[in-house]
Amino acid sequence: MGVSGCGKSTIGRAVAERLGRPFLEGDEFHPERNVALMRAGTALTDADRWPWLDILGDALAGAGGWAVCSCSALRRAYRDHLAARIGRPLLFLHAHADRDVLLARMQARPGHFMPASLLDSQLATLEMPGEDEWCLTLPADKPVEVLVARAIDFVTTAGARPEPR
Ligand SMILES: Nc1ncnc2c1ncn2[C@@H]1O[C@H](COP(=O)(O)OP(=O)(O)O)[C@@H](O)[C@H]1O
Ligand SMILES: O=C(O)[C@H](O)[C@@H](O)[C@H](O)[C@H](O)COP(=O)(O)O
Repeated sequence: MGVSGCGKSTIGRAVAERLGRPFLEGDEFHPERNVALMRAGTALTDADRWPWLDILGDALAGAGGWAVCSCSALRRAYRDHLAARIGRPLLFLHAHADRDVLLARMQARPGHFMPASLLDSQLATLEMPGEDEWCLTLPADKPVEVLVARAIDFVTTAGARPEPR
């Protein structure tokens, strides 16, 4: 999870590959209308995101066993909605970095539908995972290899979800 450009697709794909699990790219499940809105520089609303989260949740539920997914999941309600739809607890990896790092990455990513002008709305919508969420926050400005290693360590040693504090 995380805002656009944080590296969730890069990290998620590598984690899935190393652990031999399916990888679902959340962007690919957006209804066409959502992609058109973002391409035009319009931030998505809750109403735009619920159907997407339902489609993505159903795909994850049908993935067979557990799977890795890249999904912005910016608000707590989105994360809870996704878990409820899937009917299983979700373990989150949150890639996060300063705005200037994220902006540079978005600007250096030619051909992607998401314009850098939407970064501020992404950051304004982001609700940091709470202590009661099952989540590892990754410093997204570190090298990909470092982040993937930390993520794999967390995923493979996580065991059962701890009781909320
Ligand atoms: N840790 C990192 N260090 C340097 N560049 C990165 C890192 N993670 C991702 N990138 C690059 O930043 C851009 C955005 O990454 P991406 O995985 O597409 O992010 P997201 O899926 O969150 O939008 C890509 O060009 C990717 O290669
Ligand atoms: O909830 C949202 O507003 C979107 O899911 C958004 O966060 C996502 O970032 C875009 O789909 C762009 O795709 P990238 O995350 O790959 O930039």
